[in-house]
Amino acid sequence: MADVFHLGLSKSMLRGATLAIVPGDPERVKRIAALLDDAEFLASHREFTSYVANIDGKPIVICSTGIGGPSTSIAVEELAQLGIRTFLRIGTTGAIQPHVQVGDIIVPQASVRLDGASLHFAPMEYPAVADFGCTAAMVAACRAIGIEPHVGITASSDTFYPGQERYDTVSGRVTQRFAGSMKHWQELGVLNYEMESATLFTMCASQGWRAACVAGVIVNRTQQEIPDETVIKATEQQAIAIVVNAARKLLSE
Ligand SMILES: O=P(O)(O)O[C@H]1O[C@H](CO)[C@@H](O)[C@H]1O
Ligand SMILES: O=c1cc[nH]c(=O)[nH]1
Repeated sequence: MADVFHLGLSKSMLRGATLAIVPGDPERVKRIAALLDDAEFLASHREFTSYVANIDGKPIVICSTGIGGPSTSIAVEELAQLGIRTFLRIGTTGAIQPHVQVGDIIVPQASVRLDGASLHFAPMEYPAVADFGCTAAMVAACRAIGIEPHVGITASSDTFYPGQERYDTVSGRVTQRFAGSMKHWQELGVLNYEMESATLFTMCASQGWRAACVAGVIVNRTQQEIPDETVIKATEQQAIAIVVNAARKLLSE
């Protein structure tokens, strides 16, 4: 029987793991597990697909979060109930600065809290900040394969459309709060949009858990709206290699 409500997992299934890689997309879980040793499929419920595996003989869990803060908060909370204390997100993202290229890698230090779920963990004054050591491991993992990541601030939104200032195609409108918001974030030096890091960083920082994120740029909003499928796959694969190497480094400490 499972020990937690949604993930279909029990503590005995996790080989004593304390570190998890948490992609958004369930399909990505298998691709990450394929790079690890002794990978074993555990469960698939709703948006939550999980594997357990080893890196250099140390156990690691891979579990998808689905899209957005609410489902991310469930995955992270239930993984924490099972003993996980370090969470490494690997995702895709849309850049908003002209100098960030499609195919580039972003490692956020902190996130603008355009979500709602993070408010269920800490008030708005509290920063959605990544763990320094895990973020340094992500940056080192990038440099180890010759990639210089963009390290900075991400805007993390509950919605893909209005929250990232995509205008409704029927009405042509976006609510007042978000009209002109992309330009404002650009002026404030924000690098990109994604949808989970604000919740992940806030809930982990406020509960003494560690979290970091790596994101592959699949679109640049100053140039195009629809990503190329082959670019998505190649960029994801690079970000997967980085998160696996960051996990390896953290597990060896
Ligand atoms: O590729 P993933 O991890 O899902 O991340 C990004 O892609 C989804 C939107 O298309 C959101 O989850 C966003 O954060
Ligand atoms: O533009 C984008 C691309 C990926 N993910 C997002 O959340 N936004």
